[in-house]
Amino acid sequence: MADFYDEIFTSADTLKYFVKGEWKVSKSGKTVSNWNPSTDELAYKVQACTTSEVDEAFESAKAAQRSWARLPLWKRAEYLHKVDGLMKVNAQPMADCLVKEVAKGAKDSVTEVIRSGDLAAYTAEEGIRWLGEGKLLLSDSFPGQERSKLCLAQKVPLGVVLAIPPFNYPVNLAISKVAPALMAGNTVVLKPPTQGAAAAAHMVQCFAKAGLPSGVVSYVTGKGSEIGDYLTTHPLVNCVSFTGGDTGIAICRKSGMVPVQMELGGKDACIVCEDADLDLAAANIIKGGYSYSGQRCTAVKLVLVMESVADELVAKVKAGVDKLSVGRPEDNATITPVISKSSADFIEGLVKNAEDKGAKLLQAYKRKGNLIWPLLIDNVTRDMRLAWEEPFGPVIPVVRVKTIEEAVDHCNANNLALQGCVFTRNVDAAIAISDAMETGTVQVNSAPARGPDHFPFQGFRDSGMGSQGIKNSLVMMTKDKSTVINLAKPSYTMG
Ligand SMILES: NC(=O)c1ccc[n+]([C@@H]2O[C@H](COP(=O)([O-])OP(=O)(O)OC[C@H]3O[C@@H](n4cnc5c(N)ncnc54)[C@H](O)[C@@H]3O)[C@@H](O)[C@H]2O)c1
Repeated sequence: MADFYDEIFTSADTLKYFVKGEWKVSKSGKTVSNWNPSTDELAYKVQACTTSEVDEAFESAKAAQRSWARLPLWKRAEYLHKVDGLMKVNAQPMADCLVKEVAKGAKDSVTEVIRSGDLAAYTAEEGIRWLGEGKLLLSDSFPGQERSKLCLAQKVPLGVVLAIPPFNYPVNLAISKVAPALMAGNTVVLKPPTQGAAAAAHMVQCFAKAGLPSGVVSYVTGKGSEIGDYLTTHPLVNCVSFTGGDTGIAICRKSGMVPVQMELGGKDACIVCEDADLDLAAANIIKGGYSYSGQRCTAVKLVLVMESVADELVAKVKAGVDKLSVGRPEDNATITPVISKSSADFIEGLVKNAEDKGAKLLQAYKRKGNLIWPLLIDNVTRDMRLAWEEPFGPVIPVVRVKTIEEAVDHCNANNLALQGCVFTRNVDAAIAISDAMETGTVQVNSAPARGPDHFPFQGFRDSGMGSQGIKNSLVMMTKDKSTVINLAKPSYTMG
């Protein structure tokens, strides 16, 4: 019996693209390679789709959308439940791709796939409940009106959603767009990140094998820098859901009159107050800052600690950092090679800039290829790039502050404002600090985190636009539609 994933490959390492319910080879005759960040060897090749193949994906998505939207809600939910089941049964090959193409630890890779199946199932349930309820509005609540107009409001789909996820969660951040879009009655064109495209293709195969009608989901590949603009400005796009870096800001400027959902970079700050449980804070800084080598939008990327407790906190974090495992994703090391040479060079530049300006490196700087050993950098000051920029690597800067106001000012002065956290034993202080931090989410006594996936998730300023989280994505991927019944004469119930 053919393997579940056989048809997505043209050869052992080359993937096809997916359009009109079929896996195909591009007529361009070209592929785009992605590289194993651990070995610098070829990981996979994906099709370099042509603009007419992109057109075909959008046209088939548009053609399929009406009949998809006319399926009963419970049937759309049934498809998503099927996808959940298929992802779980066929999780391992998808997880293996994550290890190979984005250097994610083997266990965490399986967790990403399972969590993504769960997300599809939860979306089905949330969608059934929420989309299944409309509103009835009565005209006589507005001054001067009688009850002669009944407004029936419901949620209807936007049309074709373009989904663009980043490399660090190419399955989870793909399905967090695809599942709500489909549940709400939209069709989807998915453009995966090049690093992560193989795992995303495996996920798409689960949608294909669930029996989705032709055109409901397409998967097109190619260099973002080459087909990106063509995709995001395509006349058949009705919504862009993007997660990634500053590219998102440029997409917003170009995308015209379609709703955009943007989840962009973060400089997630951890404020540590004088009364904090320092063991708890240190444990969260280590786990929250260094897991997957800090390549998480919600990784702790800056510690702002009160001077009076800074020595003690720094010693505790340093002790933990010194024990972190460094090595191969296959061995579940916490610190694995970062995604690319250019990313490693960028991180190195931030470290050198801080060192040159007098910051104190608490471990020797060490790098081999894309592997950067974890670093805690103390006495970082506001004139250093590390105080403001997102390393997306295993490097955490510590800024010592004299007052909590200074810490909050630092957070609010940054254009990045995704998440943050505060450690204190005083609930009043926690609420006051959270209220003062102008950032999408503030965690109290825990590291920043995106999940659970049904919580609202949003960034302020340059960190994003719109809000994700399962319910919010359903909201975002629908629009209101009303039908007003005008009665010949007012009617009031029950006398
Ligand atoms: N806020 C969040 O929820 C969240 C979650 C994860 C990652 N991120 C952010 O993502 C960044 C890291 O991911 P990345 O390096 O993959 O980001 P990236 O911006 O380089 O790429 C994201 C996606 O955009 C595509 N792309 C590139 N150029 C394009 C163009 N011109 N038009 C359309 N698409 C284009 C890429 O191929 C990829 O699929 C970090 O800044 C991180 O903080 C944010």
